[in-house]
Amino acid sequence: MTTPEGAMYVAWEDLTVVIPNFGEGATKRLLNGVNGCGEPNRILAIMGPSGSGKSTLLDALAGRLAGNVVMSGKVLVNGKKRRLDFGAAAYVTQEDVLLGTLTVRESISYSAHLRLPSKLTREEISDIVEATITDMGLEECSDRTIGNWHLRGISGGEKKRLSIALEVLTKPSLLFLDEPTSGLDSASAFFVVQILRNIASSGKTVVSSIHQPSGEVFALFDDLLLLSGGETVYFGEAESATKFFGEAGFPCPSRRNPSDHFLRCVNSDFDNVTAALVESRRINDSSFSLHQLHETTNTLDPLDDIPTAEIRTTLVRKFKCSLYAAASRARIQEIASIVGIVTERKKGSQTNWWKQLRILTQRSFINMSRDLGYYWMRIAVYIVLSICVGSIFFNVGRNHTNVMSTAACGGFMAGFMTFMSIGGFQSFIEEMKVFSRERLNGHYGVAVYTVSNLLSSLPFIILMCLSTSSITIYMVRFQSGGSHFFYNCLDLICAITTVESCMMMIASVVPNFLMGVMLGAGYIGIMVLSAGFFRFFPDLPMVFWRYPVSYINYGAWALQGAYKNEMIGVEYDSPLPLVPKMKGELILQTVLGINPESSKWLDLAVVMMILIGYRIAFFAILKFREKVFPVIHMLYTKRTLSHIQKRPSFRRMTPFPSRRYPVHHALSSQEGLNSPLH
Ligand SMILES: Nc1ncnc2c1ncn2[C@@H]1O[C@H](COP(=O)(O)OP(=O)(O)OP(=O)(O)O)[C@@H](O)[C@H]1O
Repeated sequence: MTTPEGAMYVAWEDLTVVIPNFGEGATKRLLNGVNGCGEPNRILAIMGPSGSGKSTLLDALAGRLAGNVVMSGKVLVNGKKRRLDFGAAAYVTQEDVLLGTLTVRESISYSAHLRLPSKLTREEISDIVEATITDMGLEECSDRTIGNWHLRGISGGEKKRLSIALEVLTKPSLLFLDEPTSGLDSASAFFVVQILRNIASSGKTVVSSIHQPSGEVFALFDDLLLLSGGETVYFGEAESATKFFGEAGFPCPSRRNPSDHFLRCVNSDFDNVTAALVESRRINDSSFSLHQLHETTNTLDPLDDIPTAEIRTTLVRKFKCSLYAAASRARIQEIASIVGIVTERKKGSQTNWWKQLRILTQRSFINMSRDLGYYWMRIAVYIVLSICVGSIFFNVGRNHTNVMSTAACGGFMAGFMTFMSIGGFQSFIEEMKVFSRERLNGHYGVAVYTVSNLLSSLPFIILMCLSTSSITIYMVRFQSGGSHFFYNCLDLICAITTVESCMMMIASVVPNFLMGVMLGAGYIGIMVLSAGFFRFFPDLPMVFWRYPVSYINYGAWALQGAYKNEMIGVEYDSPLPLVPKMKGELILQTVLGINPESSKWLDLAVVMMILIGYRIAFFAILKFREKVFPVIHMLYTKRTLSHIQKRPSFRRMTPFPSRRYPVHHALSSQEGLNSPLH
C-alpha cells in the first residue's frame, strides 16, 4: 500500500514506557504494550482517567518523553521509524505558552512570517493569517491582547484556539493535541473539536487526548483509544466502543453519555466517591449501606457493586481477545507496512535565516517594550538608584581622602547595577518557555533565537545605561568629557549585557523562578565579591580567587576599566599643605593594585569577549539539549532496558497504580462487593 502525497500515517506497536527502578522495588509502567494508529482524514481520541498515560503516549509518539523514563516498542510514520520532534509533526501542548503582550492577530502574523515560505508576498501571508483567524473563530478577539501578569487578556477557550491556530498555520500533515478542551465549557469544547474535525477532513491526521467529552463532542471523533493505568481498554472505531462495552457485560445505560460511561468503568476514583459518600452518612447512622445510598439519591448504578479494578481487568482481558482488537491489529499492521511516496515535509520553518532574525528581533522587541516587568520597571529603579548614588557621592571631589569614595562609587555601579538584571528573570523564563514550545515545533533555529534575543534587548540596555551614567557622572562629577562618558556607558552596557546573557543561560537550565533567582544571585554575588573592590586585586587569595576567578570575572575587567577611565590623567589634591599632589596612575597602582599601563580599552575588549563567550555558551546549552541529550537518553534507554529485562521482577512490573483506597476495602469487605464476573 502506498500513501497519498503529503499524508502521514502513524502506527505504534507494543509501546511501553517505564520509570526504571534500579533498586529492589518493581519498575513502574506508565504505558504497557499499547498499540494503535492514526490516519489521514480521521481524528483519534485518546481517552482515560487522569494519570492513565494519555500525555505520556502523546509525548512518546512525538519524541518528547522526559529524561527519566525509557521507552520500548515501535513508532512508525508511513512505515518508517522517524523522529517527530522539531517540526516533523505539530504538537499543541496542554499549557498555552504564548507571548501575553501581543494581540491575537500579531501572534499569528509573526508566526506566519517566521515559518511560511519566504517567496510568499506580504499580501499572501496576510490572507493566510486572516483565513486562519476566521477558521478558528478568533475574529472577535483578533485585536485583543493575549494577557499576562499585568494585562487582562482573552479567555481560556480563545487562548486554546490561538494555540491551535499557531500550529495549523503551516498545514502540518500530523497534529498532536494534549487535552485541547481542558477548562473549556461544553460549547467552547465543541467548537474546538469541530475545528479539529475540519482540519482532519482536509487530509490531515489528528491525534488528540481528551478528558471527558460531552456526547456531541464524542460524536465528532472517528477512532477511540481508551487507556486506564497505561493499558489499552479499547482501541477501534469510536462508535463501536459502546457495542464492545455492552458485549463485555457493561452496557451503557440509555440515559448516560457513552464517554462518561467508559470513564466510569475504568476510573477507580469513582469507588472512592461512593465509599466517601457512604462513610459520610455513616457518621450519623452506623448501619447506613450502599443500597440505602442508591435509594436516597435515586442513582442506582449496577457498576457501584463491582470494584473498578475488576471492571477494568475484565475489559482489558475481553478486549484482547475480541474481534475489535483483531480488526485493529490488522489495520495497524497494514498502516505499519505502508511505504509512501510521501513528499517529506521539510522539518521546521521554510523562511530564510535573515528574515527569521528580523521577525524574531522585532517580535521580541515589541514584547519587551510592552511588558512592564521586562525593562521599564528596571529602568525606573535604575534612575532612582542613580539619583541616590549621585546624592550620596555628590561632587565627591579629587582629594587623597576621597579616593576610597570614588572607588566605592565605581564598585557599587559595577556590582549592584549589574545585580539588578535579576529583576527581569521572570520575563526571561516566560520567553524561554515560548522558545522551547516554538523550537520543539520547528518554528526557528537556536542560532537565530540567540542573536535576536541579544539584538532586541540592546536598545533597552543602552537606554538604561545612558540614563544611569548621565545622572551619576553629572552628580558625582566624574570625568565628563565625550570619550569618558562614552567609555562609561559602553562599559556598563557590556557588563549588564553579560549578566543578562548569564541569566538567559540560567533560565534555559533552571526554568524555575525561585531556583533561577537563587542561582543567579549566587553567581553575581561571587562575581561582585571578586571584582576588585571589596578585596583589592593584590590582596585576593592566590590560586582560586586571583587565578582564575578574577580573570574570568566580567565585573573585574569592567571595574578596572571604569577606574582607569576615571583616574588616569587626574591629579588628587592632598588635604595637608606640604604633601604634594598625587597622580591617579599612582593611586591605581599602589592603592587599587591595577596596572595603569594596560589600556582601559583592553579591559572593555575582555568584557566583550566574556559576553560573546556567554552567548556561545547559551547557544551551546540549547544545542546540547537538542542534539546530545537525545543520544545520551537513547544510550540510557538501551542500557536500562537490558538491565531491567534481566531482572526477575521485570515480569511483575507494576502497572501504574490503579488506586484502591482503604475506605473502599472496608466497604467491599462489609458489603460483599465481589464481582459476578470472577
Ligand atoms: N517523567 C515522569 N516521571 C515520573 N512520573 C511520570 C512521568 N511522566 C508521567 N508520569 C506519571 O505517569 C502517570 C501518567 O501521566 P500522564 O501525564 O501521561 O497522565 P494523563 O492521562 O495525561 O493525565 P492528565 O489527564 O491528568 O493530564 C501520572 O501518574 C504521572 O505522574
